[in-house]
Amino acid sequence: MSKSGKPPEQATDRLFATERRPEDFRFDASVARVFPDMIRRSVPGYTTIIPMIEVITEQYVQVGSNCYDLGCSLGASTLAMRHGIPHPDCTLVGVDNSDAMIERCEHYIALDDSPLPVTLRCEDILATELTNASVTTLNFTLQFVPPERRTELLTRIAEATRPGGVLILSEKIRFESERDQEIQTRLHHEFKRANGYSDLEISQKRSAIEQVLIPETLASHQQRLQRAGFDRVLIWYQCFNFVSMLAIKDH
Ligand SMILES: Nc1ncnc2c1ncn2[C@@H]1O[C@H](C[S@+](CC[C@H]([NH3+])C(=O)[O-])CC(=O)[O-])[C@@H](O)[C@H]1O
Ligand SMILES: O=C(O)C(=O)Cc1ccccc1
Repeated sequence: MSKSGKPPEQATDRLFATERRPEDFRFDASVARVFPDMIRRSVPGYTTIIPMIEVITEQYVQVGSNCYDLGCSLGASTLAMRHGIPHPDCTLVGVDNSDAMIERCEHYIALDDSPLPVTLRCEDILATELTNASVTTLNFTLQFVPPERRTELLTRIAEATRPGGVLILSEKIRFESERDQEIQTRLHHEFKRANGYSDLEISQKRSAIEQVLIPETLASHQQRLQRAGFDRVLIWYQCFNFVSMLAIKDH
């Protein structure tokens, strides 16, 4: 334990365990309190993707550049980036528009003893300033941005990215084929069940995120990234309907 005190109290996710009135999912204080447990038990591959963000960051970070974690939540991806940045002259910025997330994120950043300073901004990623970027991460955040604003955001990221820089984009995806969609959704739900979620929790959460988390196909993501100004798009991870891409801006 570091000198900065106790970690924020973390709880098991039981938010959807009892019958609730239907309401859209929001990143409020009750979600922030259970978030590490929720995301680990809900997103297949999350616990693999986080340490790989460190590896990818280390490979693409450039001297004197800015690194951004957009939709940083409690800072899991931010800390992975921090550990992958060997240059003391880089700036690492985490952005999230949920006060509850940013408030807790500050504690996690303080508990981590890596020396690189981290700036946290409680801002909309659609409005936050982006410049001189080498590595930018959108780890399961773009899916919450209204689809009609996604091109504008990715174009701003690509324009802010230096030659040789990258965007790490992780998303829940949907499948063109109805049958594939059905199979992958069932496997995702089985993953949740294996992690202790009940049928009621799975179905209530599913309704709560339906209008808020809008998945798109892999083809749409790849085309949009290229139109936005990235030269190469690689899929470096997939588990069921959860994918992580590496979009590279060539020299
Ligand atoms: N327009 C927006 N502006 C700012 N923040 C936003 C916006 N829309 C959503 N968010 C924020 O994006 C985060 C998405 S969670 C990211 C996990 C993290 N990256 C992790 O690696 O642990 C993914 C998930 O819950 O599936 C939430 O904290 C929102 O408040
Ligand atoms: O829980 C789900 O079904 C998901 O698709 C992932 C998720 C994780 C955390 C918040 C919202 C959605």
